[in-house]
Amino acid sequence: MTDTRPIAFFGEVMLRISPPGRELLLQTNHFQVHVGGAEANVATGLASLGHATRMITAVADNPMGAAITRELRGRGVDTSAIVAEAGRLGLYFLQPGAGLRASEVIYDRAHSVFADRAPTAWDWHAALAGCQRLHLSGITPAIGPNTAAAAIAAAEAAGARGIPVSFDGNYRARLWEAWDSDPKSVLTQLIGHADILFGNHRDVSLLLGKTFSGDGPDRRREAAEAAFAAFPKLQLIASTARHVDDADSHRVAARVDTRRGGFQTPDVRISGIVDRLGAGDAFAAGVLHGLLESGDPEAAAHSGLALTALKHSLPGDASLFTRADLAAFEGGGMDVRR
Ligand SMILES: Nc1ncnc2c1ncn2[C@@H]1O[C@H](COP(=O)(O)OP(=O)(O)O)[C@@H](O)[C@H]1O
Ligand SMILES: O=C(O)C(=O)C[C@H](O)[C@H](O)COP(=O)(O)O
Repeated sequence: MTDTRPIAFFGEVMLRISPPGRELLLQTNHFQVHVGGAEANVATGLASLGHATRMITAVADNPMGAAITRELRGRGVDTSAIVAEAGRLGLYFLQPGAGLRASEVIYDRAHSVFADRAPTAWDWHAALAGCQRLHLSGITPAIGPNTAAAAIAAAEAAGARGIPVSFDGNYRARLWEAWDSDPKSVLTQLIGHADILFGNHRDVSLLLGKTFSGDGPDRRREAAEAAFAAFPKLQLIASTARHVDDADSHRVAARVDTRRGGFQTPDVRISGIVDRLGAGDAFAAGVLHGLLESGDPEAAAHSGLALTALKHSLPGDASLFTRADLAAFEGGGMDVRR
């Protein structure tokens, strides 16, 4: 039977501001606003598939913060562990790519309510009560020293309660480079608590200070084995393998490694990409969904691939797809459903 207890997510939720279509940020005189943030995206993806989720975050005590909480509640996420405090809300600007022009993200999140909150102010006991899992990402500890300490405290609080932790690498160079950070040390502490890691050979290289020279699936397997050896709690590593033809067309495969072996799906070609931000988060939601439903790593790779592929068709950061959408994708066929 599926576990109905909530999965908790700790991370910053922001407003994402982007130009319509393929305009440049400073060319447009219209902006589109979406609610974004890696952990909230995974929470939304899972809530849309009917799983119980709880967001732990801090937003500004103003109408923008209230709008974020309302939006997450509307998506079916439990917002009882969201605190609203005086200060500013984090923003980020996205200039979507087109053709051979890559997408660009500009963060405007320094000194947000979330970034500046004292690490000791979070109430992990209340926030984690009754949860089956805590999901974290490498973005939260990259924001600054307060959130790095808070992420470690969250993982420790989960560990002390026997709550498993999943961790998405989500390396964000621009955040780590903005302060006197030590990503290797912080990420090593966090991943030490995790049973599931969303990440690839690049994440493992950063953690272990070692490069993996092979190619394709072999390199991913070698990195996974090195990570399993270094992190005794780790049981499953999931990653996407993406070949970027241009901003509008990618080929994506899903891979899952366990201590027993690896499984990689064939590539799917995704053309006419509408919005690729949040595709990694949709993958994480799809994998967690597959694991919750069947516990089978291969099934999890397939549902991860399906959800990430579908996400590329949807504007905004989060996957809003239902079980019916997943079933229709897996059933193939592009005729109008009527
Ligand atoms: N410089 C880096 N150092 C360590 N890991 C990285 C680096 N760049 C990317 N990664 C990792 O590679 C993985 C895949 O990233 P990416 O190709 O952006 O896929 P997605 O957008 O689907 O998450 C992520 O887990 C990320 O943490
Ligand atoms: O960068 C951040 O801090 C964010 O949280 C913004 C976005 O929501 C995620 O970056 C999306 O992540 P991907 O699924 O890897 O595309």
